[in-house]
Amino acid sequence: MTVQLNKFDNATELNAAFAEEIAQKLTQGIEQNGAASLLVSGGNTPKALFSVLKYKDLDWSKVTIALVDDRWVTLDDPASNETMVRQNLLQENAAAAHFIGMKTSHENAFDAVSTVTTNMQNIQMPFDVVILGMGEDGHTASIFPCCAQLDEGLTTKDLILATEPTTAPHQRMTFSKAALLNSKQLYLHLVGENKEAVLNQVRESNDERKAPINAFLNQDKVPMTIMLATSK
Ligand SMILES: O=C1O[C@H](COP(=O)(O)O)[C@@H](O)[C@H](O)[C@H]1O
Repeated sequence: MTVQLNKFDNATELNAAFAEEIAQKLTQGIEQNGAASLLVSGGNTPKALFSVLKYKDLDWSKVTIALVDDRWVTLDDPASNETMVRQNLLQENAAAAHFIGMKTSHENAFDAVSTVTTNMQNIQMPFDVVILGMGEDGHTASIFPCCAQLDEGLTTKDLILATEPTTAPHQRMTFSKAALLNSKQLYLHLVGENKEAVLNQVRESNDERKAPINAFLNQDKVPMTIMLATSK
């Protein structure tokens, strides 16, 4: 399937257009099924998008939001993706959305997989919108290249797995490749010249084991749009 590239001069323009497109897809989902689902990424890139998206006028009470991945840290830790979503997206109009977090009270992420799987089975699938990010090592969600769980993340039919990257801190919880491809629309959200350079490198390598984002760029199941702004 062709990957569509939407390139913007700056993040402000990107986030305005992207928030509008996401709102339209969620509204369409609600019209068609009475409810809609949105999976978002963590890290820093989504914060500015969320600051626009949270004001969109749609029936957020019919939207379920979850993360594509989280770091296995407590909610008071600045590395928590859940806390970032609570502070930046689940505010204003979007405060009415239903959020399902990944972090449980289990000390070890690997012990929490079945609980998180059960919780996530409550989300309407296929997901209406999935927004992926990409790390500078080509990881996406928490499917990392340098990780004992790389093959599992790329091949399991399970919804959820725990991972422990060797090149980044914290155990993680993540949706699998198969789960993320059970969606109506995938986006890859990238801001900055570095991310553009990494994107060009990973597309050249064309190897999902070296750069797991390739698993989503090279597939023929779900439409994929790259939303890229070269400057912040
Ligand atoms: O660790 C993670 O990193 C990626 C990329 O984050 P960014 O700060 O470079 O935007 C993110 O997509 C993922 O959700 C997160 O857990």
